[in-house]
Amino acid sequence: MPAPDETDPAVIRNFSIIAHIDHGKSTLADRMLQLTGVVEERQMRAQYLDRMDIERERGITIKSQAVRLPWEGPDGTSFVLNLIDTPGHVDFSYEVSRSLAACEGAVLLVDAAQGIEAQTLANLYLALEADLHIIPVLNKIDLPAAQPDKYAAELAGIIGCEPSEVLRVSGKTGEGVRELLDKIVETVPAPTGDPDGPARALIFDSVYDTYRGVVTYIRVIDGHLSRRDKSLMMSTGAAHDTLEVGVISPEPKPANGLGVGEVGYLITGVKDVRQARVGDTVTSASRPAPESLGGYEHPKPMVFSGLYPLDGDDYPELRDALDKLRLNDAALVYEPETSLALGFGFRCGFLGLLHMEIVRERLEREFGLSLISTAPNVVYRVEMESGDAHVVTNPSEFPEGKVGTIYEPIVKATVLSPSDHIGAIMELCQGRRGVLLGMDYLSEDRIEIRYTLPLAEIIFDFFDQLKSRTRGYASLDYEPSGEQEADLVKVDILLQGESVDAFSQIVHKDKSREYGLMMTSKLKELIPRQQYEVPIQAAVGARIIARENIRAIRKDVLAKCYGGDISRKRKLLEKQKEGKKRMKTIGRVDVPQEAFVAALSTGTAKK
Ligand SMILES: Nc1nc2c(ncn2[C@@H]2O[C@H](COP(=O)(O)OP(=O)(O)OP(=O)(O)O)[C@@H](O)[C@H]2O)c(=O)[nH]1
Repeated sequence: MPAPDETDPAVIRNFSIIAHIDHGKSTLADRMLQLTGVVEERQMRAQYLDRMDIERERGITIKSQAVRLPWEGPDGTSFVLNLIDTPGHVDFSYEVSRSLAACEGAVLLVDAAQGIEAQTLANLYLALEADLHIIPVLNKIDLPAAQPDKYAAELAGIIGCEPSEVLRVSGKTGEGVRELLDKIVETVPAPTGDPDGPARALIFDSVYDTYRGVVTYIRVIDGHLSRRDKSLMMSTGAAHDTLEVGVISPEPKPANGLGVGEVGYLITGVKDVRQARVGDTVTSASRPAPESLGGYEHPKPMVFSGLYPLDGDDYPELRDALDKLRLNDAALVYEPETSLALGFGFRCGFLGLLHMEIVRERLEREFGLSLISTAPNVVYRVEMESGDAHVVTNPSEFPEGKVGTIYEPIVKATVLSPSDHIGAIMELCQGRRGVLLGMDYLSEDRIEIRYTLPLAEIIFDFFDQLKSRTRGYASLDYEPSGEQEADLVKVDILLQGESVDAFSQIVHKDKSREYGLMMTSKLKELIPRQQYEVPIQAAVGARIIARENIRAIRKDVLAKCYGGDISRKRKLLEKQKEGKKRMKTIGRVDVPQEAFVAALSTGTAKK
C-alpha cells in the first residue's frame, strides 16, 4: 500500500535544463521557482539554485540539486514538477548522464543571441541517448541582439522539428516561462515503474555535508523507499540506517518515503561520498532488488598532476586538506610522492582540467594553502618488448628499457564556430595530431567540426588557442574515446647531468626537441649563475637533444664590504645562509625554489 504522502506518478514530470554555459539556465530556474510559488518574490535572490552561493551565504546544509515545483496545468490538473540540476562541464559528463537518466524530459535552452554551442550539442546527445523528450527553447529574447528566427531554424534543424515549435522565453523578464511550464506538463511523459516491486532508486548526486554526513539525491524508479527500512547500496552491498528521506521545495522537507517517479534526498549514516556514489542503485535492505539499474561506472581519473606545498612545512596540512576534500569528491585520487626539486607532495588524479582547477582552488581558498602544481599529464599504457605492461601516471616513472608499444588516451572533440574560422580551427587541430572525423553546416554561416585528438594535446592550452584563433567565437566539447598507439618519448631535463624529475615530460617524438629547447632556455633564464659552469640539457634516454649553459660567476657577497667592519660582514653572510635554505640542491647546483615555480607556472609544456 502506498504511503499517504506519496505522489501519483501520473502527475509527476521530471526534467532538466540543458544549456551551454551562460545561456541562462540558472536565471530560468529562478523564474520557475518564482512562478510556481516555491520561492516568494521577496525571498527571491538571484540564482536561488546556485548551491555554492547558498552555502556561502547561509551555511545551509542541503544543496538544491533537485527541486520540487507544484504547477497547475492548463486544464486545472495539479502536477508535481521535479527540476533536476545537471553539472555543466565535459569533465563531469558521467554525472550529467546520471542526472539525465533520472528525468523523462529536457529543456534544451539556447541563447537567442548566440545560437547553439558545443556544450549544447554534447548535452543534447546525452539527453537523446537517455531517450528524453526534448523541448527546444530560445532564451534571452529580450536582448536587442537576439535573432530568434535564425536560431529557431538552427535548433529545429538539429532536433528535427518545425521552427515554430521552438519556444521563446526570457529568463530575465519572465516572458514565455508560464507557457514553457505548461508545455512541460503537456509533453514530458509521466514516469513509469513497478510500484509493487522491490525498491530501486538511482543516485544522481551525492554531497558531503559537515553537519549531516552524506546527502544523496535519488530518483525512485521502482517500488517505495521508506524511512523505516535500512538502505542498501547495490555496488558495495553495504546496508546503512536510513536517517531521513524527503523532498526539496526549495528547503528540505522530510517525508515517510518516496514512491515511483519521485525525486528527493536520502540521508544515511554514510560519512564519505565513496560509499554512496553517483550512478549506484539504492534498494531496501529488508527486500533488496535482485538487479541494480545498470549504467554504474566507477569514476576514472584522466589527468594527473603533482601538487606540492610552496612551503615544505605545510605538507601535513596539505595531506589533511586532501583527506577532507575526498569526503566530498568521489573522483579525486591521490598518493604521496617525493620530488627532488619540489620536496614532499602528492600525485593527484582528476577527471579533467576543470576538475583539477577546482580542486587546486579549493585547497588554496578553503584550506589557506599555497601550492605548486606540476604540468598535467594523461595516463599512458606502456607495453615493453619483454611483455611487461605498465600504467604510467607520472612521466618521471616512465619505464626504463626496451619499450614496445605506448598507448595514449584520445577524445572525440566537437568544435562549433562561425564558418569563417574553419581554416584556423583545422590548422590548430592538425597541428595537435588531430584526425578529422567530419564537418557539418548548422546554418549557412556556422559549422560543426569533429576531430579525434590525443587528450594530451588538449590539456595544455588548446582551449585558449582555439579561443584566440577564432576571436572567442568557437566553443569546444569532448568526450573520451579510448586509446591509440603513439610514437611518444620521455624527455628528461638534466642539470649538470642530474635529471630534475618535475620537468620530465612525455611528448610526441616530433615535438621532443621543441619541448627540450623550450625548457632549457627557460631554465637558463631562471637559474642564477653558479660558481662554475652548469650545463642544462634535455635528453631522450641517453641522447642529448638540447643544451644551454649557465656561465660561471663568483658571487662574492663580501665584495661590497671594503672596510673592516666585521659585524656587517657577518650580517651579510647570515643573509646569504638564509637565502640558501630556500635553495634546492640538484647535484651540486643550488636552485632557488622560485625558479622551479616560475618554470612550472608558465610551463605549458607545448606551444
Ligand atoms: N537579457 C537577458 N539576460 C539574461 C537572460 N537570462 C539570463 N541572462 C543573463 O545571462 C547571464 C548568464 O545567466 P545564468 O543564468 O547565470 O546562466 P547559466 O547558464 O546558469 O550559467 P552557468 O551557471 O555559469 O552555466 C547572466 O548575466 C544573466 O543575467 C535573459 O532572458 N535575458
